[in-house]
Amino acid sequence: MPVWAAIWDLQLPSCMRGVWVKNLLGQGTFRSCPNKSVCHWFGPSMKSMSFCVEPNFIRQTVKEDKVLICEDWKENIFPLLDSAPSRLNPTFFGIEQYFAAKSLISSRGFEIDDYHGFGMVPLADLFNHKTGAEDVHFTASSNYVSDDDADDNNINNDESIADEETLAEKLSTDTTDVDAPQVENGNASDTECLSDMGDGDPSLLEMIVVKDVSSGEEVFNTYGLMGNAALLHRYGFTEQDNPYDIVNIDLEMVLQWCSSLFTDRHSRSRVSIWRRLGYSGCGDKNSEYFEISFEGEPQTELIVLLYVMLLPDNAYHKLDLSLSVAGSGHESSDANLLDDNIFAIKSCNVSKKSLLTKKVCDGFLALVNMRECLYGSESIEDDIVRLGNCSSVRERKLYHSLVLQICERRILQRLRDFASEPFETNNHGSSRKKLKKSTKRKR
Ligand SMILES: C[S@@+](CC[C@H](N)C(=O)[O-])C[C@H]1O[C@@H](n2cnc3c(N)ncnc32)[C@H](O)[C@@H]1O
Repeated sequence: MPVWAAIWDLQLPSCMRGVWVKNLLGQGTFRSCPNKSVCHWFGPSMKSMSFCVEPNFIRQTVKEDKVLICEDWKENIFPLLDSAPSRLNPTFFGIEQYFAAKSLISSRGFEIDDYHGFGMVPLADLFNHKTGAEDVHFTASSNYVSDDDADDNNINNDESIADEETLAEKLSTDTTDVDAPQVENGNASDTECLSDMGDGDPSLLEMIVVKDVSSGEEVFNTYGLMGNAALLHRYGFTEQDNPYDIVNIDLEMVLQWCSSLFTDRHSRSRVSIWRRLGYSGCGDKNSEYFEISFEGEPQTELIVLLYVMLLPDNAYHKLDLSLSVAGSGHESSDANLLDDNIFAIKSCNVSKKSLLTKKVCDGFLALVNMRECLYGSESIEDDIVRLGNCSSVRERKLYHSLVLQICERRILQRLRDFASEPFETNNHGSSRKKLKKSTKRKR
């Protein structure tokens, strides 16, 4: 193990240390899982791959991270400094140095698979990121198919591959046909089939040039498909026009909005029935939130929540009764008691737009205003002017926080447009019939 690896190993939290050593087995070769690992990144069409590099992007606030990193430092590094005689120079092993090291590792490390966990991948961290337009792709070179990969029909599609068809061509089912990276003078032109080197060997990592790259041009890889907040949090940069960007609206904010219209008791009972219907937000119970997509579409769970919060009392009581009857194990005597729209949404029979009554749309507009307030008194136009005057090199932090903010505000604007579109008429009485007629009217 190289010395630098040993040093990092010392500094890594206990959960990462074993993985680190395992990942550096062999002569710089990155080992893929010898037994049944399921690749969560590549889809069934890519199931010959047992190895993948997948940056991990979980929603964690910087604040929470700092607390965790502090705990790691206290647990793993501080005792080494404190124990006499210590050969470690405290100047290099303080909390600030630990933060810096941890940032470097986490912005350059990958979550490989369940078996390997996190690790550093030599050379693979060389490339900068571009969403949905990578030039190089990393994968295993083997035609090895784990039992799990072969059997599992539930693994995700590989959304990270920019040009799936090109890649599929390069990676036809028999990997002996794999075109290896062919880069000469910067152009993917000449043939040098590297796959001969490790054909069938699940331990080799292949870098595949999926697009021709001209000499002198920057070569990009895709770290994953994530929004700007996740990119900024994990890697320290953002992208303008990132189609995977999202905005979060906290459940707490939705409750605040509801409490401004109704009693707290009303809010609590409506959230409770929404949960009994099987809905929840993202995140955990302590910080539940909803996502608004790049196109400005709120996630279904939020639409249903607003709809339930705004149900008239009689419809709410019917729904409550139906759920209680269903919960007691008795057949509901009257299936129509369940609110037809929610029922239809759950069984994917109708578009979620059918829940967008005028009241629900107004609710979204109010939420957009509340969310917008978080950006302070300056308008998005002010932000755009500031961005224009800001250097992405000299004022990196300001630049990326402005891009994040502007992109989020644009999404909120699209949510505003979404909520201002024509909506379904619905008076909760004979909603299914109304849905069939699909009565629409302009606001
Ligand atoms: C895996 S490294 C990529 C190689 C990198 N240039 C380096 O310094 O090692 C990831 C880091 O590169 C930078 N980076 C990658 N893609 C970028 C992009 N599209 N725009 C700005 N910075 C980027 C970020 O600082 C990120 O944390």
